Amino acid sequence: MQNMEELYQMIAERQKNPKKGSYTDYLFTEGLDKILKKVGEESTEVIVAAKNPGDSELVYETADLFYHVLVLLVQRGVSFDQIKAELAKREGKMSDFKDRPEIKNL
Ligand SMILES: N=c1c2ncn([C@@H]3O[C@H](COP(=O)(O)OP(=O)(O)OP(=O)(O)O)[C@@H](O)[C@H]3O)c2ncn1[C@@H]1O[C@H](COP(=O)(O)O)[C@@H](O)[C@H]1O
Repeated sequence: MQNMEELYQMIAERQKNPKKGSYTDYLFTEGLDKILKKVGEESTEVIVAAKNPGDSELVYETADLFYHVLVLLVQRGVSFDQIKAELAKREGKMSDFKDRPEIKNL
C-alpha cells in the first residue's frame, strides 16, 4: 500500500534517478507545461466522474489527479513537508469560519 508521502518520495526518486520508459520520467522529460496540462485534464475528469453515478470512476480519477499533483510539486521543488506544514497550520483553526462576516451575511 502506497500513501501519498511514499508516492511523493517515489516520484522524487524518479526525478533524481530517471528510469527510462517510466511514465513519471516521461512527464519530467516533457516538462512543466505537460504536467500542468495533465493536472488540468485530470481535474476535469474528477469533476465529470463526480457527476456520474457510482464511486469507481471518481476513485480512479482522483488517484490520477493526486499522482499528477505530486509530480507537479516535485517538478516545482515544493516538498511534501511544506504541504503537511500548511495543513497543520490550519488544524483546529477552520472551525471559526462561521464568525467570518461573509458567512454571517448568508
Ligand atoms: N500512481 C501512479 C499513476 N497514476 C496514474 N499514472 C499514469 O498516468 C497516466 C494517466 O493516463 P492518461 O490516459 O490520462 O494519460 P496517457 O494517455 O497515458 O498519457 P498522455 O499522453 O496523456 O501524457 C497513465 O499512463 C497512468 O499510468 C501513474 N503512473 C505512475 N504512478 C505511480 O508512480 C510511481 C512511479 O511509476 P513509474 O512512473 O511507472 O516509474 C509508481 O509507484 C506508480 O504506481
